[in-house]
Amino acid sequence: MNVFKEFFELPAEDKVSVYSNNLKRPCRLYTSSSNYDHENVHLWRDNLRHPCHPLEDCIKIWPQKPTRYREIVATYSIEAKKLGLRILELLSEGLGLGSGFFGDKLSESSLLSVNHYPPCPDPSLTLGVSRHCDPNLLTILHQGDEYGLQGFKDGEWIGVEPLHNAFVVNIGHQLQIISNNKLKSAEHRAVTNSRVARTTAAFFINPSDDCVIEPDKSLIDTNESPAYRPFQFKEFLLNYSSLMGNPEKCLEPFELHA
Ligand SMILES: O=C(O)CCC(=O)C(=O)O
Ligand SMILES: [Fe+2]
Repeated sequence: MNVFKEFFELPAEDKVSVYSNNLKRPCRLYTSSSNYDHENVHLWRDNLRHPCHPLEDCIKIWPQKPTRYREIVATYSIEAKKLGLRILELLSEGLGLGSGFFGDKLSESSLLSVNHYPPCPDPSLTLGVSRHCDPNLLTILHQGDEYGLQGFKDGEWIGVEPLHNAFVVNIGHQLQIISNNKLKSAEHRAVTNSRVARTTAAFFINPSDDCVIEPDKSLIDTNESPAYRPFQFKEFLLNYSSLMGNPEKCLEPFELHA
């Protein structure tokens, strides 16, 4: 995590080359959300994000400072991907799907999203990240040593205790869809605090843009019908960003009602 903290501590002139509000720039640093003009609550955070696959191509667009950034983050992204694939393999075994089910296109792409929440003078007026479920297949989140992540359960926001060197694993919307709602993606958000800066790193395992997502036939019980229509992952992402991840609405266009 240190290299991420070091990145955000760099003077502005060292970060300006990656700063951009252009959503099409694959590697970018920005403040608040991608939707600053339309968001209801401005977010108290900076976010650095970039793709990690294929590594040889992506690494060339990653930040060049701190000087160790590329080397450390390359190793981190390889290990996070390995861990994610191992968890997906166990989930596929648990669901009764064949070995390698989540390999290839379903988990081809990956994105690293690093959040930096500076101390906030009045945390009651803002959020770190608004309520959402992750749009991807699986997230490997390192939340550092500070509280801030909350999950929504039984009508309440519950703090997720930061455990030193532990990851939080989030089921994304795509895993919920493929499993025909057998696995549920967890709604979460991040709050800020007035004491210390908090830096977190979310490694998103994503399907490739053109990958077709649909409930797997073997997971639709005989008394059930598919809960979602087939779609390409890029269609989901477009809709997700236009709805700013609203967890009530972002599945709607893909739902089938029996
Ligand atoms: O910073 C956190 O604890 C959560 C971040 C998050 O949910 C995300 O980046 O999707
Ligand atoms: Fe998230």
